[in-house]
Amino acid sequence: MNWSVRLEDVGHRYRAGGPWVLRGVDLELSSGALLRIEGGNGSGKSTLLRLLAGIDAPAAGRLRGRPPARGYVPERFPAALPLTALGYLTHLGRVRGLSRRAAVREGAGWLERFGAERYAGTRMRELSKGSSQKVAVAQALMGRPGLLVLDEAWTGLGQPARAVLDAVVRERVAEGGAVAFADHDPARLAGTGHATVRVVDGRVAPGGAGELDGTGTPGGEGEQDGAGRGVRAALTRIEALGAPGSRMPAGLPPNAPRHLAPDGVLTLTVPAADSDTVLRTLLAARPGWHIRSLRESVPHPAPDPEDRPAPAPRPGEEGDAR
Ligand SMILES: Nc1ncnc2c1ncn2[C@@H]1O[C@H](COP(=O)(O)OP(=O)(O)OP(=O)(O)O)[C@@H](O)[C@H]1O
Repeated sequence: MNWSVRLEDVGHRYRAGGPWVLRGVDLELSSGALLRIEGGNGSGKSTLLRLLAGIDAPAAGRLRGRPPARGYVPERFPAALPLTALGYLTHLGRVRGLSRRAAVREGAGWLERFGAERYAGTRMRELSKGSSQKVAVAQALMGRPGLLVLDEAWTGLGQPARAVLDAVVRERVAEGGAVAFADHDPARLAGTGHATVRVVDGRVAPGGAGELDGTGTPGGEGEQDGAGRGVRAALTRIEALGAPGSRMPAGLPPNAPRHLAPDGVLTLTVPAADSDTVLRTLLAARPGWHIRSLRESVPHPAPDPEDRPAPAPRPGEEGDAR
């Protein structure tokens, strides 16, 4: 089933009158897409992931089109639950609509894959940090949800389990699921062709493009090779200044709307996923271009009357593991 979750002009703050953590976020994530969310400490990555997962409802704007089944690994997993590891996974599987038998089978399967099968009967509060994190990941995978949201899910896992999670993420995307993740390791899932967005000052910008310094040099860390499949973070409108009489630079995306004024001001609108490539093209051109501004916008699709905002699930539902 193909779907797209769309954030339209979304803002979030944790209490009325409090500071906005996110403002004016336009983002689209479709089935089959892999999205990395970057940003400094406290920038709002977890907040954005919680909105995507449906743990919190946005305080402003619209969030539409989420698939009904969503798995979420929170940054901090409440390990002191009064259930065994397999009992907890079975419970989550039942919440996601599996029969008891199927839930036990799948839960045991995930524990085995992550190397924690011997702890199936261990109470959650008695698990080590690493084993507890394996259960945290497994609960999100129960029922193979269409949307998987991973907030630092690799943290606390040993190397073998990290590799398993990498493989599982690739499988979910290949199967048509979508995965959004944040992770401290900039090389996490490198080479998967994922898109990247960066949270800066409460805004969400295509990865790297939000980090132009005064010289117009992209300074983004992390992976820049993402093709952005299935992620329509925005269109990016680039304004660049060349020498008067400059020609249109070669190598720009063929269908991107563009205008070059006689005074050397070039305006260009490109898919956000292409913006890094276009910026590099402009900066590498001889004579070079000075990047004057970048602005993001999302072309909103026509509203679908069937597609109303989903209410936030009650605690205990849909991967809410708080
Ligand atoms: N439940 C909450 N109540 C009030 N403020 C919150 C809450 N959760 C987060 N915040 C605030 O929202 C801002 C963004 O927090 P968030 O956890 O989303 O950032 P982050 O980028 O994930 O940070 P980190 O990289 O440190 O995990 C911070 O200022 C944080 O203090």
